Amino acid sequence: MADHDTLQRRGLMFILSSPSGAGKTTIARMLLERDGHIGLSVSVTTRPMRPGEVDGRDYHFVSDAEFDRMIEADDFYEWAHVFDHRYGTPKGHIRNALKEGQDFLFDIDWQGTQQLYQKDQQDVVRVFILPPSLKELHDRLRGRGTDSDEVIAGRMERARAEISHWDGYDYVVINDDVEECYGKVREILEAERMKRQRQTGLIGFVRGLMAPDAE
Ligand SMILES: Nc1nc2c(ncn2[C@@H]2O[C@H](COP(=O)(O)OP(=O)(O)O)[C@@H](O)[C@H]2O)c(=O)[nH]1
Ligand SMILES: Nc1ncnc2c1ncn2[C@@H]1O[C@H](COP(=O)(O)OP(=O)(O)O)[C@@H](O)[C@H]1O
Repeated sequence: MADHDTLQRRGLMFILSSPSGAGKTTIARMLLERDGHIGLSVSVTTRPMRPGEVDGRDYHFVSDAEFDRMIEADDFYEWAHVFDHRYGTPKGHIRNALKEGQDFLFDIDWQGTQQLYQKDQQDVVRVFILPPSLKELHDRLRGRGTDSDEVIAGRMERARAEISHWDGYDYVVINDDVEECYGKVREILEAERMKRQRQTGLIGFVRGLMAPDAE
């Protein structure tokens, strides 16, 4: 029989997806700064670096040849074509840290979400962020100031298709007011942690409470 009193829960794979510009990077950064316990899965991409991005912090920026090599070496949990580039979640150090109970945040699209969910349904939590309107989405993409008009037009064209995958998520949160959206995402994270704590660590505590000589 498993020793439930000392059983360590595995880390959560906490996924944030949204159409480009809806605010998932903003919410992810707030979670990383304010939660303090969750790590970030830094993806590998073949897309060019944007102004202000840092290699190794925002993404690992690699060439097509390097991405091919990583696929060959089975270095990815999942990877997908998004827009005109490839993006992938490297196994790297995350694999062992998850086993040891470290929670991780994944900023990945619906294709990656499906792949991770198929591999591990118990530890994956899927959150989809929606913009309040498509007009606001467009304004945010322009306001971010990181993409050309052509790139923005392409992302707007894809937005409807991406939104159509909202149904494949456990939670859907509208990002109108950023603090309110963050608050909801944070509550989801806490509730999912508690759910798993109930399945593992709390069992020992409850047994102690109920023991005949506990008073
Ligand atoms: N499947 C998959 N999608 C990813 C990964 N990393 C990023 N993405 C997605 O790729 C899309 C484009 O990301 P990015 O170029 O940073 O643009 P942004 O969404 O406008 O910030 C977003 O939907 C990301 O969630 C990954 O490792 N795997
Ligand atoms: N609730 C919000 N209200 C107004 N602007 C927002 C809100 N959330 C994010 N933004 C801004 O919108 C732009 C796109 O957000 P970002 O987090 O980069 O989106 P994504 O990662 O989904 O592409 C950024 O300039 C960000 O500061």
